[in-house]
Amino acid sequence: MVALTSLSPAPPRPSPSPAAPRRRPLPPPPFSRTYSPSSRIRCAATVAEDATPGADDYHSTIRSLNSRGRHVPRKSLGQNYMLNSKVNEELVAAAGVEEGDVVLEIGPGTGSLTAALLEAGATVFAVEKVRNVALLVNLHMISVDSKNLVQVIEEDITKFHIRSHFLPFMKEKYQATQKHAKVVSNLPFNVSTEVVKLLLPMGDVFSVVVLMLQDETAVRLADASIQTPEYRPISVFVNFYSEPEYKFRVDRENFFPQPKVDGAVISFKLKSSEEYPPVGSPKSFFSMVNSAFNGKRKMLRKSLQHLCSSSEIEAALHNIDLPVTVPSAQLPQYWFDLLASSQQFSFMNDGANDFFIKKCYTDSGNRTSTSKMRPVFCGNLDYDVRISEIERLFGKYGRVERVDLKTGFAFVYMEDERDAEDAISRLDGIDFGRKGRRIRVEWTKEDRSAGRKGSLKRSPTSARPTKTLFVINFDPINTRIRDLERHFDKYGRVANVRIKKNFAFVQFEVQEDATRALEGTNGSTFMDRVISVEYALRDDDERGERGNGYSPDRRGRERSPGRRRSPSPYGRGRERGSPDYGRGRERGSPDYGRGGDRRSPDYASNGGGRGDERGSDYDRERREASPRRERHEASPRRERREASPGYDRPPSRSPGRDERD
Ligand SMILES: C[S@@+](CC[C@H](N)C(=O)[O-])C[C@H]1O[C@@H](n2cnc3c(N)ncnc32)[C@H](O)[C@@H]1O
Repeated sequence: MVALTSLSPAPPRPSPSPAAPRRRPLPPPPFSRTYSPSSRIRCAATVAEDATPGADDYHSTIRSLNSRGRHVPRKSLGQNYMLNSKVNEELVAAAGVEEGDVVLEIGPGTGSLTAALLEAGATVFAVEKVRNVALLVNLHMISVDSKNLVQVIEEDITKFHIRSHFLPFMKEKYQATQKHAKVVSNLPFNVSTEVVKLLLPMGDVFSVVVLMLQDETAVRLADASIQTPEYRPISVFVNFYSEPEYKFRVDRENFFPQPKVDGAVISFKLKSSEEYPPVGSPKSFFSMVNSAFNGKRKMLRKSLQHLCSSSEIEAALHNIDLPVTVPSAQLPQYWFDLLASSQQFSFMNDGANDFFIKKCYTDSGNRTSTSKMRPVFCGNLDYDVRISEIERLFGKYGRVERVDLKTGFAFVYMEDERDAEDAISRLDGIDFGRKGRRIRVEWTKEDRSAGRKGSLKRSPTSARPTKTLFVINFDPINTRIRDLERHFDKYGRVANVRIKKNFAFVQFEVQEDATRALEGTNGSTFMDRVISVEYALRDDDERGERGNGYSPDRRGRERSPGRRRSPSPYGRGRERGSPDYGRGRERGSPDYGRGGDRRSPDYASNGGGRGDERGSDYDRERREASPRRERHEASPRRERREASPGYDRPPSRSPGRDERD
């Protein structure tokens, strides 16, 4: 950050410019009583008029302005003209303008900056809103632009379609080269924000945008960090699309007429679209960010509820492990980066979400607390229960950090362990929810994340690496083969994808690609779900050859009614659109490894919540793949299931998952 004190004019007394011969001081301009003459500096506009070195800037500017009748600068048009040619030169230098560059100038006014750009070797496309002023600058250019390098368009920049009008000009000048243009402007202050919003997402057209703005605005755009009150929606926008840099301050005395505020030059180095997650449109991005900011004191859920439903937001927050109670104001910048990639919260998709999650995990310190917390298990919930309802229930006993809602059960993270104890003792066994189900509330057996880590048996990397990956927890209703293909083929050629109810096999042609895909996709978000990926026990193409139960007729048998009545609770639950979790004591829900002892679910041994979902057809298929295991190693879990009366319930027990969601 440079304070350009050297550019501040001397006190209002005539002093000779080093390059200019002494001239008589000028009378104050007729149209500005507040103006005090600046130092004698050579106005670039005068370069256009004559080659007289040292022509007086002040004089020449006024002459320029009045050359086509008396010109009264209008505040509403931000007509504060630059008197100091050095400032113009610095503006040009800040953009690194060099021979052959194409520059878009907004509001050329007297043409002083235009001439400086020409001197630096640029071709200039100038957009001026006011007809007389546009004519004026054209007139000036006649004498200075012998090579016809300047084009002046009479147009309001906020309404100007840059792509249709400027791009052809740029292409013609650059011909086959892939160069980007630049923007340099002493901008009317009143259109600053609009222009910034218009130009910054155009990283494909411009490499750099250098603007003279009101000093306060420039500081805010360049320096705002999330902790400061300066942090506004526009700050998010600016940092999303560019790297801003405050260049130097320009005292108000350098302008004519003198504004009430100082100016400053800021440069925005534009990012290319590969440098940020895909954005629906800058407009929708900005409206999303605005919404979040408007509700700074509200929870994010509330601030954005006009954009999408609460449950979508809750699901989104849940998916990224943020508490539903997170206030908009506390969200770090990358949250907005994420929002940018969404159109109505479809941001849970692939790249953008990965980007966000990565940032979340690496940048954010405040999320770690919840992961260390020991959650309370809450089972036998209605399938359509809402996170907010659970929060309210537990909130009576202390602050709820987060509710991790699964289907029919939840893990509740409370800030204080004593509050959690309290909640357990008060809530266990009470009737809750619309159907008045008796809920089960108890400590989880052990830390879920530790359980996951410790679960070597299930660790995807501990299995024998195969070319085929086993994928679960995707949306079984809407996921199609090509969706999975698209999600996985970034890592190599996909030979085959098979979807079987709620799990799938993705086979790669090359094993190494499968490994890379596993590393890249396990835990990634795919069509709004965080999927689990691990190696299949064996490759798809080994199955038929070995006659080991993966042959088509075997699969056919799986679909037979007899198979459907298998004791696998998960598979059946899904078929009925209603998984079995937390079905409760009444029905002796077997799936939590409780046996008869009312212990919390055995998620630690099967990968947390996901593991429950994994106790499914896939388990069966995996078991079937190994006849020995099938016959002789019936797991205790399976026995428990078989012992359970809970799976003989009628299919209409509860609404399907999607209806609930
Ligand atoms: C701050 S003056 C700068 C003039 C000149 N470049 C200079 O440095 O002295 C802003 C110029 O922008 C023009 N202007 C104002 N609003 C505009 C708009 N929406 N689109 C294009 N030009 C505009 C004004 O007429 C004025 O000439």
